[in-house]
Amino acid sequence: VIAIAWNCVNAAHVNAQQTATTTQKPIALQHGAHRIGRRTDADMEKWRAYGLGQFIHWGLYSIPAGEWNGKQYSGAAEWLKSWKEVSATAYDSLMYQFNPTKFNAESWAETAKQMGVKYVTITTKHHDGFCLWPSKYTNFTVANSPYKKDIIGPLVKAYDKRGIDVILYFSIMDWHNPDWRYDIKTREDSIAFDRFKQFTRNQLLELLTLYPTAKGLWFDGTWDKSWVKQAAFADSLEKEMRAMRPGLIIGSRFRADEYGKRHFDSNGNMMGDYEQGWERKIPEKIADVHGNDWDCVMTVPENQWGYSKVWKGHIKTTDELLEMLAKCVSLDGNFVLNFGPKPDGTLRTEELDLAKGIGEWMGINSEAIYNGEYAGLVKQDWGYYVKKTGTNKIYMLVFNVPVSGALNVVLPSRTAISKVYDLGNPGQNYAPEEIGTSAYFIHLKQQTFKRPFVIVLETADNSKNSGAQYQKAK
Ligand SMILES: C[C@@H]1O/C(=N\OC(=O)Nc2ccccc2)[C@@H](O)[C@H](O)[C@@H]1O
Repeated sequence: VIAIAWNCVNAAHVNAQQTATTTQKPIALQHGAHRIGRRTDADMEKWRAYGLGQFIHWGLYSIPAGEWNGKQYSGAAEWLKSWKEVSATAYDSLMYQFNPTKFNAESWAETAKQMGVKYVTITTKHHDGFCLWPSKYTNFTVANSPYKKDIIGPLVKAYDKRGIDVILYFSIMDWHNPDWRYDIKTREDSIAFDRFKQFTRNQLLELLTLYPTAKGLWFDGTWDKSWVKQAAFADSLEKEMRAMRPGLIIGSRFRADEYGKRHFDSNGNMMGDYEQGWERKIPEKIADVHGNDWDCVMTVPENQWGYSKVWKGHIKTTDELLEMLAKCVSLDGNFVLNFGPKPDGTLRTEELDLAKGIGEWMGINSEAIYNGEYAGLVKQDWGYYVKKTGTNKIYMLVFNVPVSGALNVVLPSRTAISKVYDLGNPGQNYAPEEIGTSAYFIHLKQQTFKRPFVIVLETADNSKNSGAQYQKAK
């Protein structure tokens, strides 16, 4: 009964999205969304269960790290080449300085393993066009740097070995390729961009061929008119990639429909397999995610993805990042934390410290994150509910303890609690005080907690017996 109730809640979300479009007559689309609602195959179910991921932004931009001729660039370090003070040729010659002698794929993957991530998204080529793999379609790759060797292959191997799935980040926009255009205005633009489209297709098929275990592609740099006008080409390329790699996971940012609509097509249906709009922001409520899969990608400082010498503004703490993780999982999403490795191939200390802090918490509480989903319960003052997929277990991820020390719990009607315990201290059982129909107070045994903690509610359907499980309110 509970499972059915929950599925009805979820289905309602998908239908809500469709009803939003069924009020007006749907537009016939050749290149819109090819599926309505979530993918139900095993590959996507595994992706849905990840909970926690790692993003890695690494490339030539990591060398100047946001500084050029002694001046600090105010934008994101990986956008340095777009700064008017930086000449393209001077930037591109950074290739001859790329020599990460301390790069060790095993050590990055081990850090990620200890942190508890289940997937990693790695930049193969960012907007600057420099390829971290020896692509045969351009000279602007690691092969022509002092380092010479492939970076992507060893990373895929090291992460796969630890059971961490790899997603390849790929920027369509490529500032190095002379055939890139921001818009197609002239016949010359069109001829050049046709060459660019073939180059892009060649590189993507090359990546899928060289790294067959990659589970998906995280596309970026797809907002300019030139690419937005390529609905038919991008649609056929997506079909070709999916045919080449059944189960491949591609987000909503890859292609636009024939009316230029991105992320959601002209009928309001999501493009691709999960929503990629949550970049450095998190949805507030379940209605915001429209029943779709999604991931939130997050920087440690305000907005730096590549390594930056200067981290301006607020630097997020372990507890802040844990709360973002909890919020994402409680709303059916994954939380992906970014790392910007240094030019020598080592990870920066602040990021290693965060990986350690998050890993320590995950070591105790990952049961509440992996295979976690929306519990059908709204956010509470004390924190977030997460339901374990396919079970009757609900987790309370507690970030704010009330002065009363009593956590208020209201469950769907006719849901009783059969067992309550502290995930970090299973011997610590609680006897909730029933204060109403399916409403309880859980009286905590202590007032101060150094880290967020998790209480497990094993729920049961008590529509059969009317007797209360615990003492009535006095
Ligand atoms: C992950 C980030 O992705 C980017 N850009 O993201 C977006 O464009 N995000 C976006 C744009 C419009 C709506 C929502 C998100 C890149 O430019 C940046 O360097 C980094 O790689």
